[in-house]
Amino acid sequence: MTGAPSATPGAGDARPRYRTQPVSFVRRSGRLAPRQQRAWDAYRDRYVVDVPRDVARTSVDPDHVLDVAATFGRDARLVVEIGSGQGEAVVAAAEREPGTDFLAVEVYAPGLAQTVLRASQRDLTNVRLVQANAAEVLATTLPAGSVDELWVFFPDPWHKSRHHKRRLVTPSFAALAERVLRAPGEGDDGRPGGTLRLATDWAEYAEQMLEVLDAAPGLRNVHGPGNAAPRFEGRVLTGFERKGEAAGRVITDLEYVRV
Ligand SMILES: C[S@@+](CC[C@H](N)C(=O)[O-])C[C@H]1O[C@@H](n2cnc3c(N)ncnc32)[C@H](O)[C@@H]1O
Repeated sequence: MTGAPSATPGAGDARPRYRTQPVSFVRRSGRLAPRQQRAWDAYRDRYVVDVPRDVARTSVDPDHVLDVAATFGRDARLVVEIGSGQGEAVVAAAEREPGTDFLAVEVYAPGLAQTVLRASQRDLTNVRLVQANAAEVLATTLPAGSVDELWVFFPDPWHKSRHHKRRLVTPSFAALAERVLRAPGEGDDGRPGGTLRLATDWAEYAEQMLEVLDAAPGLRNVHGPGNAAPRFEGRVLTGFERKGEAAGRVITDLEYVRV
């Protein structure tokens, strides 16, 4: 893996521009395998949401707000997965729950193409993908309160301490999660707020997640402060998790609700 966040033209602009902050990913080769390329060419228009860009290929124009109902052609529960990788979790969940809409946010082109391939093989109608930096999508693209569940499974741990600033789950991420998750209903509509689910195979990152998210005023740890959640049964075993287990790492799940 090589590369670094690009310099940000227009950094003096008053609009939020996340390229002024370290990003949680690096640019990797975007080469698609032949079957990924074929799926991408055939089904890109069906599954990939075109978002207007800002300064970089993975940035989004902060003035653009996604019309979620128009994107899926209906009003339904919305689950957003950040860093969906090869799409194993999001596609399995979408197949299992046809009444829910799933938006996968990922920067890595071969992962997106693999997700398109999986979704098209199952002829799914309730999955869409956005190729963008998730922090920006949470900050401006998704309408506030539009998300029923937000998933972050195995975000890059950035295990060297000099790279910790690149980690996705920080206090500013917590504020973005609070922004997009549905607030609890009031009065007769006393529905609980939206849910944030995370998983990691990096014990020290799990501690950081607990510390940061337990302190977030708009989130409540469903299992009590400092406590992990049982394994989320809606999360299929991905290749990434399998590798973590094979290396002897313990998997930690976390679950928060918007309050
Ligand atoms: C370690 S992988 C895990 C993938 C998948 N969730 C799984 O469990 O197999 C982390 C993924 O997050 C993506 N990612 C990292 N930072 C991101 C960001 N800011 N926006 C969107 N995707 C991001 C990476 O490209 C990578 O595919």
